[in-house]
Amino acid sequence: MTPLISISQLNKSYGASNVISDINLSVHPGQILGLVGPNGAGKTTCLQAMLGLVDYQGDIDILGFNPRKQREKMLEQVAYIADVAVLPKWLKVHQSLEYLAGIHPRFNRDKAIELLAKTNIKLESKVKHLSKGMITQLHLALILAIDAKVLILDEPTLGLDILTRRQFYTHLLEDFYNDDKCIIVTTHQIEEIEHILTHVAFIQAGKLVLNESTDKIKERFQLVAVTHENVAQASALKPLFSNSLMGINMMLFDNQSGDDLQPLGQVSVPSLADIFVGVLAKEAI
Ligand SMILES: Nc1ncnc2c1ncn2[C@@H]1O[C@H](COP(=O)(O)OP(=O)(O)OP(=O)(O)O)[C@@H](O)[C@H]1O
Repeated sequence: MTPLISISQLNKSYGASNVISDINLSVHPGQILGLVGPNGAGKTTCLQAMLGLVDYQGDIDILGFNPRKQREKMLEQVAYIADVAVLPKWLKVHQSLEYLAGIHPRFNRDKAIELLAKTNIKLESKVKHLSKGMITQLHLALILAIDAKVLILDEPTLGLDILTRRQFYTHLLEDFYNDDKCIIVTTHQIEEIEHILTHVAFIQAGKLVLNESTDKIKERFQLVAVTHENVAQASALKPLFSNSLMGINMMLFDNQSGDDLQPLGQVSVPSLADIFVGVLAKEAI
């Protein structure tokens, strides 16, 4: 299957500092990829390079387009939500729909109205009278109403309350996603999106330190509540991290056989947040 996004040997520096180093990444139709990393890891820079907003070294191919050289054509099929929503304050909501309908060939005005009907936003309201969260919701409705093959979301739910954040991801699956499309999403609230991700890429200091399907990740990593008498034996198996809480030692293992782990304590599937902490701690050594 041809990937929708293909990135090879991506490098980006600002002055003397290299903020992206040798990133290789492919995203296929049907994939929802979470790009996860600590502050300053290079997530936004990576997305900006993919959108042709900054120059870079290496190759990026999105739907057969070069983001720097064919940006306009590419953006007909790529929708993007930046972490800062910028809509003019004087604009009325219905005017924003008309504006987008005028400039974007794949914008579906009826779909945007349908999405807005699920919020408290009135078509007659001015942007300056909407709350911060409502502005973000409006922005999301506009973007989700674009029939794009590739959707790039940079911290899309920043500033939204927990209910609205959950609604957003539900709408994303119900109203946007299908097997022909792909989504890349960055967020710090990994626990809120892990159930929708098909793939995860961890980025640290500009490098990809893990790039796997969520199915593989669940096979690969195991969390063990190690009983007191087995701590020394478990530590010898070199866990990615070990955390002692109320007398229970939680240890995270990568690629360790179940036969070795079962006798040490109760084995469970770790959350992506646990794996993130473990992988980053290992890389930092
Ligand atoms: N225009 C710029 N000029 C110089 N350095 C920059 C510029 N933009 C980003 N950087 C640097 O590049 C690095 C990566 O920044 P980036 O915004 O991509 O990180 P991020 O992973 O998105 O972080 P966060 O989660 O905090 O949003 C940081 O060290 C940042 O200071």
